[in-house]
Amino acid sequence: MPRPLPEHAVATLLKQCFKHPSCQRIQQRSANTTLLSHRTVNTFSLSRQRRKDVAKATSTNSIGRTISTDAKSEDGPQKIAILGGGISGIAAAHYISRDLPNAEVTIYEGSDRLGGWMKSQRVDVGDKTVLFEQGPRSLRPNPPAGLVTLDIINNLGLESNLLVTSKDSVAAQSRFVYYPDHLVRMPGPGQDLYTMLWTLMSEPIFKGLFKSGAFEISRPRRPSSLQDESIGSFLKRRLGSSNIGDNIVSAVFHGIYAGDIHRLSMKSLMSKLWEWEGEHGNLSEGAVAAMQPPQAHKIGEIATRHHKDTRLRKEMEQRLKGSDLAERVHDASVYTLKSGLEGLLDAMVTKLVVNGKITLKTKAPVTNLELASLSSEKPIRAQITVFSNSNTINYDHVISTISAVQLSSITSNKLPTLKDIRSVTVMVVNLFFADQHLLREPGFGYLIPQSISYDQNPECALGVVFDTYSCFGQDTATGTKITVMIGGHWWDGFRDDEYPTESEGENMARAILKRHLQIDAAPEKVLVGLQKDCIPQYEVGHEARIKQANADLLYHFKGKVSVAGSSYHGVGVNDCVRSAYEAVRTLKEQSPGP
Ligand SMILES: C=Cc1c2[nH]c(c1C)Cc1[nH]c(c(CCC(=O)O)c1C)Cc1[nH]c(c(C)c1CCC(=O)O)Cc1[nH]c(c(C)c1C=C)C2
Repeated sequence: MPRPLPEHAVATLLKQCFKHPSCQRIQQRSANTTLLSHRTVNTFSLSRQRRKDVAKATSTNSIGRTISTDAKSEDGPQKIAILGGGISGIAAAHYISRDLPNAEVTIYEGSDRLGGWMKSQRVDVGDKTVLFEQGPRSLRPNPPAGLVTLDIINNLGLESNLLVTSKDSVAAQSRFVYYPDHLVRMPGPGQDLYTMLWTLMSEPIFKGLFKSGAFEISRPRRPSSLQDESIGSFLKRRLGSSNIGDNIVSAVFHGIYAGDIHRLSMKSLMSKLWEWEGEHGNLSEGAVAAMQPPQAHKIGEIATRHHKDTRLRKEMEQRLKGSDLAERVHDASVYTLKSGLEGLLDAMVTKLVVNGKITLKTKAPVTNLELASLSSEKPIRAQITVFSNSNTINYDHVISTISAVQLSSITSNKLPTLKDIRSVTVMVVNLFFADQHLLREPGFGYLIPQSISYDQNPECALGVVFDTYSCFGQDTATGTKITVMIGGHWWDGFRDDEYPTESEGENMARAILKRHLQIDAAPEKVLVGLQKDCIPQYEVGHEARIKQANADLLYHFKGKVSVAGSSYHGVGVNDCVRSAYEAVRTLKEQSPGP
């Protein structure tokens, strides 16, 4: 076996963090019925108000008398309830309408709007407009999960609405981390070797990198009793110092989870590196082995995961055959839609409504979920009773896309491990400035690591996105568009009255831009939103919690409740869509044929 270069482990780690963020996604997927999924159809875009109107018009009365509906009769249509009207719930409905066309679907959404965390808002700037994203803002086309979203886009005919940011773009090639008091461009594609080496040797952020890498191979393997640990602890143990974790890796995890690497799970979020150590004793040899052809001896969960990814990829490649989409996003680093990511959801809802196969209930939080009692007359089929707004209705199957904590709270302590999958809150501040030349260094934006000193970041900012460079084509106004993200794990334990108000949020964002980027101009437009509990945290022990919850779901709900969404196997939009697709696929496989 070729001997790995001493710094190989660290280089691989950095590559994983910066070049392949998808590797940080949870890939562990257990094989039973509690996993979700879905997909489907067609075009146009509904405005937020229009979507509310459509939802209202097609809702059944969600307040009022108690209805007790019979379970699916032996020959009747399958009745399915979806809890949650965000991307996962709507994607699940989309796939059901395509793959289980005879099913009757009801979506229960607790708030007065569909869309969940997807919030794209167009604002006027004089007689022009800019688009602000308050939630997820772009998608990666990476297989396998990225292909599921592309499949939906293909089915909806949205291809002409795509805006692609290529891998050669300045946004894809220039990513910065703020440390200790200035922007540092991360080494990567588009830079010459000399510049890269100079950055690595001269910037304090990389202090200890070579030494850590050199000795990684000789550090002891973790004890076999260690089932999981935090990312921070793993990196310190393997690299002999917390510098790389606190200065670089924590910044990357701010950009995805807005979370604390000293609480997030290594096993769940950097599963490859966790497995490398488990199998080879160190990361250096693990990285070399990973370059060899796949090992046939892989067993258990790793093999299952690999099999699931391969199956999904094949299915999606088959579906996308003949479409130009794959070609279109071939060189994409990320992509979005002209109308913002919420446009994807609008198009799915429109299609579902036009097809008339769905009942949408907004302002209809589900307050209880239980296995229906089997009457002696109809003892055959297990059903689930859904309680919402004083109604109780029985369904043949329920797909829950609400958060794990919410699901736990409506199931009478039957799924106790789910209540520990807490989420963090992020304040998103979108700013638009008339001056086009405010940003001195073009690029994606910058992330702020956990190690940054308080005097450089008293506002608890996590990162700043240079929207002007990261996405072209959504605005008609010209100027500079920037988004500042604040809070996340720094606000753990805050009560509702402790979060900043909108005007405080604006002032905090402007203070950050002034201190870090010397931008003192007054913005033309500002949009501030507090995204309460928006990103679930996969903390140490996450995988064990999910396993237990799967077992509890099977035991208490007899396989009639599946779950999808960001609480379980990945917080990204692609992960949510994948989870919806897989939930529906499982349901279809269990359903009697036509
Ligand atoms: C509300 C803020 C959010 C933060 N993270 C997410 C949201 C919705 C979720 C998220 N962000 C990213 C991923 C990875 C997706 C993937 O590509 O696989 C997820 C699940 C990456 C990301 N983070 C930011 C951007 C613009 C992107 C995507 C584009 C890219 O990687 O090029 C910016 C950003 N998001 C958050 C912060 C604090 C932040 C700071 C710059 C929190």
